[in-house]
Amino acid sequence: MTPNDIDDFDDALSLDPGFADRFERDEARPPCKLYLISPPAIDAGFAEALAAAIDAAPIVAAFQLRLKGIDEHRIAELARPLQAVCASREVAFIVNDSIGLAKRLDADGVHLGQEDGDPREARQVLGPKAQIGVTCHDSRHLAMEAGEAGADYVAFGAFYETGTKPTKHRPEPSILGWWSTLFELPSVAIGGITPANAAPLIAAGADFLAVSGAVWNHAGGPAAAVREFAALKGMG
Ligand SMILES: Cc1ncc(COP(=O)(O)OP(=O)(O)O)c(N)n1
Ligand SMILES: Cc1nc(C(=O)O)sc1CCOP(=O)(O)O
Ligand SMILES: [Mg+2]
Repeated sequence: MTPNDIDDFDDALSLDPGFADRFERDEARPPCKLYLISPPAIDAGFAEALAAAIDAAPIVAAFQLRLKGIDEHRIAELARPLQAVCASREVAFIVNDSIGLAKRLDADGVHLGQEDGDPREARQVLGPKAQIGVTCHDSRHLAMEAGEAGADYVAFGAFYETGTKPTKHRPEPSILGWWSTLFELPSVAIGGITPANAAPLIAAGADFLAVSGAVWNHAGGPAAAVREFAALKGMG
């Protein structure tokens, strides 16, 4: 089976859940990396957990500070030590939702939902080196729009049930294969991803797995979770 057969991917997967383990990810594409999303609430001690997660295996490419309903001044205070942890490990530090906060913190980038602002404005404010990500739910159209608007990655989700936030959209893994066969721009898969259910997303062509709960709530701690992700075929 080749990526050209990607439209059959979801059918094959539903008939045979072991199919993803045998499917060959497009070898021309770099291995899939982990994109850590912060827990919804953190305290000052979180820097240690973040460092442990990143140090567990060389697969963490990015960290997103996602703190909902918290005053931006407090987020800025919490961000500083986390930014230092990321910078010393060459992990991109991405701010969720706010172009202004990303600018204020001199973050490596910003993640924008469909209601969070325009990627073109983010580019103007943050400059050419900023990593700008856009939520595209289950929509090929939104992803192409984001690409045209200058996004650095497109995020599809939620692939699975998640307790981290209410979600309305449920893409099939094949959207990742469709995207990767047509476009160079990286894709991010998000939503309820765990080491146990990630295989189809990696096989289909996700460039990054964005994960929160499965890392921070892992019974063995965040480092154990990252090691489990690192052991999956196609991660690296
Ligand atoms: C990598 C990544 N993908 C999607 C989202 C979701 O963004 P959004 O739709 O704006 O929802 P909130 O996260 O703001 O609740 C994300 N944050 N990161
Ligand atoms: C922040 C977020 N956005 C989603 C989307 O579908 O756009 S799903 C999601 C939650 C990600 O956390 P977890 O790994 O715990 O499910
Ligand atoms: Mg948002």
